[in-house]
Amino acid sequence: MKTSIATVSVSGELDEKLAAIAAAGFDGVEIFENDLLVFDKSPQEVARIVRDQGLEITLFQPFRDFEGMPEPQRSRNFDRAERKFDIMQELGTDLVLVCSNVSPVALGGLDRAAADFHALGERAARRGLRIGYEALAWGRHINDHRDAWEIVRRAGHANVGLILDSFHTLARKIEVNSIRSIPKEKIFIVQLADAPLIDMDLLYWSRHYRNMPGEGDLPVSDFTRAVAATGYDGYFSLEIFNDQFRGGSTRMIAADGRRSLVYLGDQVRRIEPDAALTLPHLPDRIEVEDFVFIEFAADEDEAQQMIALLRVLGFRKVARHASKSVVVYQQGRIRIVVNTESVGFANAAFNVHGTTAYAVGLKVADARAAVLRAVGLGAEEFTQQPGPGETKLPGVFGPGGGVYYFLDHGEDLENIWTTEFVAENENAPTLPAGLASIDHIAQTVRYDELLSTVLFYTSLFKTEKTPVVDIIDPAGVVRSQVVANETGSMRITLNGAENHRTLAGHFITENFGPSIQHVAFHTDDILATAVALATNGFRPLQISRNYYDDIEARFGLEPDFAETLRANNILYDRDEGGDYFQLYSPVYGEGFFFEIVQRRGYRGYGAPNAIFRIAAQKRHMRPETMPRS
Ligand SMILES: O=C(O)c1ccc(O)c(O)c1
Ligand SMILES: [Mg+2]
Repeated sequence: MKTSIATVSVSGELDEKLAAIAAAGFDGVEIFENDLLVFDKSPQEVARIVRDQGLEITLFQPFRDFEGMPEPQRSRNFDRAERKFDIMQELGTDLVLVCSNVSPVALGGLDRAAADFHALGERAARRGLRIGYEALAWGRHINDHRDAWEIVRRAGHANVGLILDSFHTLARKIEVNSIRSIPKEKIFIVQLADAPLIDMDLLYWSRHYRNMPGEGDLPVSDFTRAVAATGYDGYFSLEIFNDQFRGGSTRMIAADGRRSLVYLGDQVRRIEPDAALTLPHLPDRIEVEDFVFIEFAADEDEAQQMIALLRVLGFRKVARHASKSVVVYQQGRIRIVVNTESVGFANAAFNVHGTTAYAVGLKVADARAAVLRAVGLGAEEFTQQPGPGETKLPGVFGPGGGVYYFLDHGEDLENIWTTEFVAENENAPTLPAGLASIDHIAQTVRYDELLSTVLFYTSLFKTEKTPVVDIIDPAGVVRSQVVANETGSMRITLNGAENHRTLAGHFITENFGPSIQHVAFHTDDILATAVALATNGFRPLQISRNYYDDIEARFGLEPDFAETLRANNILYDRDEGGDYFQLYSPVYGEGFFFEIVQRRGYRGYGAPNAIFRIAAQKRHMRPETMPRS
């Protein structure tokens, strides 16, 4: 699969764009005319930079408002085209994208347009160039790839072909199987873009909201399947107009683009076996069976505070590492590892972020396959050398620089708790509280990295993303999206913070980067848990009385029941599936907290309660570090 990306898709000057595109592993690049015009080097010099980066120019674009014009515009268009052909020859590319005419003076008619393209094809052929015709979704007469193909067919010229763009086809919900009957040699290039489903003007939607395949809601893989079924083996080229990307990190966006194409090609190849998509072998998306552990990095002092808290929550120390200062606390299936090593990556993570949940262990069927897939998608392998007698845990860096370890059922990884650790049978001073498993982990990221983070998880793990939900913080909006699997054994909630005055934004700022901000444990009996925790001296986050008056009315709760919830500071929500109960710890440090939930068929995460929870957390936080709204 040959991959390309349009220069318009990433931020920066043309040379920075090209460097990032090459570094991300693309084979080709579409040169957008404006990127060339604002750059103060000649087309020949640009051609040299492109070559030096090991890239190929896949096309030059766009050439607008060409076909079906009355005179004198028609003749002028041919002159204009000759000027563009000069630039193309200087750039060393043979393909120009002509997008369908939007001019109010354009005349319709398939034959008229076909005749114009035939004449343009003749001129292009003299110079060894090719013309690709693309239907814009808002074209004046031509806004459907089926009509554009009919014009190309009638033009009947070897140097005139079709350009397909997933956005234009999918935004208009055009039947993608109409692509299957187009001869592959007449498809000159295929552009790909996704977009979130938003009901708005097509042009505005296209120019501002496109995103990488897999980041939005359009069926880009169905489109790509239909293209692949023709036997097409040319470039797949990203063309992403996105306001966030224009201002984002050039390298991150380029790397995401490449990841999105590898992921897409891999998916399509699995369901369309005749597809001519040559890609290196990638194991399928990884099924996560369970969270095996969450590891905190801390220093000795802060570890003592963390351990005191774990005890109050009903955890018991079950093991310590045979040779390192690493201890394991457990309750139900939940393992919390506390690492106070003064060397290595955990220590580095502590030095940067303070006490932080820097690593997560995931149970998978094949740990090596998980690493292979992650690396194939452009993730960085975690390669800390194990000490003598230690097992090397396969792992990769996740978004924000934390580590995901993979543990499978192989002997060394399955038995790690007994081979590498020494069992401790602590006589815990506190009661177990019925915490059974990890319901979800919540990672806070910068809003402009939310799409990237979602793509990381959905491309690597067999998970689906939910639509974005707005969480209202008294100081701003936090956009929240969930990545989860069918069974619920892996759920990650992602909160994208736009400003640093929200609880999420403050956490990112003070922790010097995105990381896990809370961990939610599941209990089968929230009231029994609340009672045990109270006995242990746990003081839950205090929720306002007004909240309980509201939910009593909103859900028609029995007054006694609402009073029980209030007395225990338990939040309540309900959906079609059932009930949800939430109990929160206060906030530790700069915003980390634990949550305890009980779900009875409920599928969500209590988003309607977030505003009450956040307000309560802000009351708890030290006023000198946490600006109130
Ligand atoms: O928004 C546009 O005008 C535009 C231009 C060229 C393209 O290839 C495209 O898909 C859209
Ligand atoms: Mg396009």
